[in-house]
Amino acid sequence: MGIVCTVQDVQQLEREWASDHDGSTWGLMVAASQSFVARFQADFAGRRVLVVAGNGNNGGDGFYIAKLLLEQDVKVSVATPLGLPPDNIDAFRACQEYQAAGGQMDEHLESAEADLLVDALFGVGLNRPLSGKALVTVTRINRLNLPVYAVDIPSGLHAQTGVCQPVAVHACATHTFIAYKPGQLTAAGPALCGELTLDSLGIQSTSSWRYARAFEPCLPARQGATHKAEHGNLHVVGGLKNMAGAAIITATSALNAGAGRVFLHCHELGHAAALARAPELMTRDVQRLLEEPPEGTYVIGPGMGMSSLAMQLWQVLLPKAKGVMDADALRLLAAQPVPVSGWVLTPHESEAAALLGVTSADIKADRLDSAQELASKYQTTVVLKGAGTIVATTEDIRFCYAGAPEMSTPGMGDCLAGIIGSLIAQGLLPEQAAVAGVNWHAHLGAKLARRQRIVLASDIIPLLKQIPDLAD
Ligand SMILES: NC(=O)C1=CN([C@@H]2O[C@H](COP(=O)(O)OP(=O)(O)OC[C@H]3O[C@@H](n4cnc5c(N)ncnc54)[C@H](OP(=O)(O)O)[C@@H]3O)[C@@H](O)[C@H]2O)[C@@H](O)CC1
Ligand SMILES: Nc1ncnc2c1ncn2[C@@H]1O[C@H](COP(=O)(O)OP(=O)(O)O)[C@@H](O)[C@H]1O
Ligand SMILES: [K+]
Repeated sequence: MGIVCTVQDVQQLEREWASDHDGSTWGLMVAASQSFVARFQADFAGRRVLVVAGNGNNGGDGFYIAKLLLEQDVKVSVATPLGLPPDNIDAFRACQEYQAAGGQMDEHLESAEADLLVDALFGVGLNRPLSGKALVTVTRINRLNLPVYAVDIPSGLHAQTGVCQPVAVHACATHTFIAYKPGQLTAAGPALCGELTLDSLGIQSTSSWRYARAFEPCLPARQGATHKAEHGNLHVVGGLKNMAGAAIITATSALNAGAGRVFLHCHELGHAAALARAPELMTRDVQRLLEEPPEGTYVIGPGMGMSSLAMQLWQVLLPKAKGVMDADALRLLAAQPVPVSGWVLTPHESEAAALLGVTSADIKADRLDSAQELASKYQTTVVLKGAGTIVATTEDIRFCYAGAPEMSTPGMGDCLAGIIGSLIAQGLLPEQAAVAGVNWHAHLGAKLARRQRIVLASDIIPLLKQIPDLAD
C-alpha cells in the first residue's frame, strides 16, 4: 500500500526535511535523481536519452539525472525550451553540475537524436494552465512519439486533480517521490502516468490516504462445515418495467461474488429472463417488498426508474435496510438529500453532480474534492466511479489501482454494485466491501481489456467465481 498526500502536504514535508538539513533541499534533489536513474537503469542502458528540463526544481531533477547518466556513459542531452533556472533554487546548482560534467544543452527539442525522453518540465509546482512556450513544448513532446519517462508527474497534469492543463505529457512510466499525489491516481492521471512507482526518499508521512499497487484480495472464502445461510442474503431491488437487464446483471454479479442467497425483486417481466441467466436466483414480486422488507443486505437502484413505485420502495427501504444505493436510487436521494450512513453510494460523475447539486463539469474538475464532499454530506462511504475510481469515507480516501477505458460500457456499474453488495452480505464492513469490490472489478476489467476492445459486465461476471489470478 502506497501513501497518498496532497501536494501541499508533500511541499510541507519537503520544508520539514530541509529544516532538519541546514535549511537545504539539495540532498533531496540528489536522492530523487539517483532513485530515478536506478529505477530506469535497464531502460536507459545503451539508448540515447533526451532530458527536457523546465526552469523549476523538476527541471533541477532533470539536470541532475542527466549528470548521473553522463557519469554512466549513457548518451544524454538536455533541452531547455523554457530557459535556465534562476540562481536561487536547487535547480541552478544541478544545471551547473551537469555543465561541469561536460553536459550539452540546447533550447530546441528537435535538435537531439533520441531513443527516449525524460520529462522534467514541470512537477508539483505547476500552478496555472499552460500557455505559450510551455504549451507548445508539451504538445511537441507528445508529437515526438518517443517513450517518455516522467520525473515525479507527467508535465501538464494537475498533481491534485488529475486534470490536464489543458494538455499533458503522455508517459509510459512515472517515478514519483515522497508520496503518491491524487492527480496521478484519478481522472486523466492513471492513463497518462503509465507504470507508476514511488520512492518515499525515506520521508515518513502521517497521511492515512492509500493507493494499493496490486490487487490485495480479502475476499470471503467458503471454509469447513459451512452452509449457504452463513454467507448472507442479498436483495436486489430494481428492474422495474423494461429495465430488467440492469437488475439481472447486479443479481448475477452478487451471486457469482459469493452471496449465500440472492433475491431479485423486480417486475415480473424480468423473472423468466433472470432465471434463464442464472437459475440459482430467487425472483420475487417487487410490490411485496412494500409490505415487509425481509432481513438482509440490499442493492437498490439498478433499472429502478423514478416512478412512484420506485419512490415508494426507496422510502420504505431507506430507514429499514442497509447495503448499496446505485443508479436511480441515487437520483431519488438527490431529490431528497439526507444522511444515509450504512449505505454505500456508488455514483458515476453525473449522479455525483445530482447528489451535490452541481454540474458534471464541476465533478470532473475535482473528483477527489467531490468524493470527499459526498462522503461528508451523506455521512457514508462513497464510490465515485470512472477513470481512477475513488472510495471516500468521512475519514479516509482509497484510490483504485486498476481499471481500463474498455470498461466504459453499459451495465458495468450494475455489476460493481452487485459485487459490493455481495461482499457486505458476506460480512465485510461497507468501506472494506467498497474498496475490495472496486479493486476486484477493476482488476478483472483491466485483465480482459488486455485482449478485448470492449469489456462487458457479462464478461466479468463468470470470472467472479474463479480464484483471482494475481499474476494477471
Ligand atoms: N523542493 C524539493 O524539496 C524537491 C523537489 N523535487 C522536484 O521539484 C519539483 C517541484 O519543483 P518546483 O516547486 O520548483 O516546481 P516545478 O514543478 O519545477 O515548476 C515550477 C516552475 O514552473 C513555473 N510554472 C508553473 N506553472 C507554469 C505554467 N503553467 N507555465 C509556465 N511556467 C509555470 C514556475 O514559475 P512561476 O510560478 O515562478 O512563474 C516555476 O518556475 C518536484 O515535482 C520534484 O520533481 C525533488 O527534487 C525532491 C525535492
Ligand atoms: N475509463 C475508465 N477507466 C476505468 N474504469 C472505468 C472507465 N470507465 C468506466 N469505468 C468503470 O466502469 C463502471 C461504469 O459504471 P456506470 O457508469 O455506472 O455504468 P452503468 O450505469 O452502465 O452500469 C464503473 O465501475 C467505472 O469506474
Ligand atoms: K515532469
